[in-house]
Amino acid sequence: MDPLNRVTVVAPVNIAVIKYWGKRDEKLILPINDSVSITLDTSIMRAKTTVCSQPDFSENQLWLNGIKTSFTNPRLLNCLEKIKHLAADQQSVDPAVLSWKIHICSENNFPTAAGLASSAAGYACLVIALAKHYKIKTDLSILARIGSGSACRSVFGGFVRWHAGVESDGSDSRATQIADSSHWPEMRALILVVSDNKKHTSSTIGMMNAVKTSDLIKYRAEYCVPKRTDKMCEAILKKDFVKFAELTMKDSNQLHAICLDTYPPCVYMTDVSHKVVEMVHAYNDMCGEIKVAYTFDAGPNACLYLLNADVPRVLTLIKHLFPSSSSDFVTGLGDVEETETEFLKSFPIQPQTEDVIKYVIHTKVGKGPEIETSHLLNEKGYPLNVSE
Ligand SMILES: Nc1ncnc2c1ncn2[C@@H]1O[C@H](COP(=O)(O)OP(=O)(O)OP(=O)(O)O)[C@@H](O)[C@H]1O
Ligand SMILES: C[C@@](O)(CCOP(=O)(O)OP(=O)(O)O)CC(=O)O
Repeated sequence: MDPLNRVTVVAPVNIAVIKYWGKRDEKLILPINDSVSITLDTSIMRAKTTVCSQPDFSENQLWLNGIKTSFTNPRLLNCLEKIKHLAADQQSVDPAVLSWKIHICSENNFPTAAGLASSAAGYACLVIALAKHYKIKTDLSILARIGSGSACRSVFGGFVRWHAGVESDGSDSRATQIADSSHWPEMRALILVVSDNKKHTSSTIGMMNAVKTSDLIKYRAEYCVPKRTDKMCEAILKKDFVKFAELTMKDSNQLHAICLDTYPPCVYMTDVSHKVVEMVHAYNDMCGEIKVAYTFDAGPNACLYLLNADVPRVLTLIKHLFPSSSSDFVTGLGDVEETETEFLKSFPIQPQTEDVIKYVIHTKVGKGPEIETSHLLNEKGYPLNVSE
């Protein structure tokens, strides 16, 4: 047993195939529609968080990606307060422990706030570590949701559904697993990073403006998503890739249509993003069947879902259309060369200028959060790697 009772957790990102966009309650983070996502492998993209509390700590402290960060973020404070209340109610730890200050150190091994779901991995990681530290028993997806909506889905591995719920206290707004990570082992994701800069309008602000000003968003939540979500769950359970891919692309397109219907419009996709869309449709047409799906969150980066067997060809196509000067253009599970490149000659899209796609993360479905024994805080409760 660790004398400091340090707890370290790693948690995954998830990329939605039916998107969450719009809240009915800003404080409790309650969505206007259900959403469905795939949890990605933590061996490739993950948040890692260590927490510990001690009687002699003078203040709550947070280090994020090696930098001391103010402990004033209302969502962070909300999560901590909620967890301590539960611990007091459940009498899960000595009451004195609840008065001790806490140290939290977290790092993401991929860009933060760049539309790559860092808040999902980050808050799932944080609440799981805190829940374990204070020994509480509760629905962790509900706690993670209070940090960032999409985080509630990162609490599970595999294929996950976030049920919007109807209760005003959020007690039924929680995630459940549709199928675990072993269900569809051929499923792969290629994340095409067009930009890893901080995005101009956060998801939180973008969706708040959409709820205020878009008429389309009401139609989407009421008529489109309920049908689509059921069909998506069915496609996943049946491993029907064609249906899965079609629903994924249509839902991403609808999200970005709503972003344009927002006043003033919220433009996340760029010319490069649209070129990726064109590439996917042209490739599917060439194959005579849907082989690849794209989906875009609140940023220009594409996430392509496809099956293992199609990865070599699709990577070859991406490298042909989006030439790169980088020697490690494809990261994660790495590059897979296709030997037959004849199809490139008749492909209807011309290669773009060099380096418009910065790099590609090749990854797969993952098992979900895990406890780790290598901590980010030392025996005194301070970060191992930090700059003030
Ligand atoms: N490891 C972490 N621990 C705690 N908080 C984190 C962590 N990573 C990210 N966050 C919080 O999430 C914020 C980023 O969320 P934001 O929604 O802007 O970006 P994103 O999650 O990368 O993009 P998106 O949700 O659109 O995919 C950070 O500013 C920080 O407050
Ligand atoms: C486009 C999305 O990625 C939006 C994610 O929004 P966030 O979960 O980041 O928003 P907050 O709840 O305000 O923190 C779609 C999705 O993941 O479903």
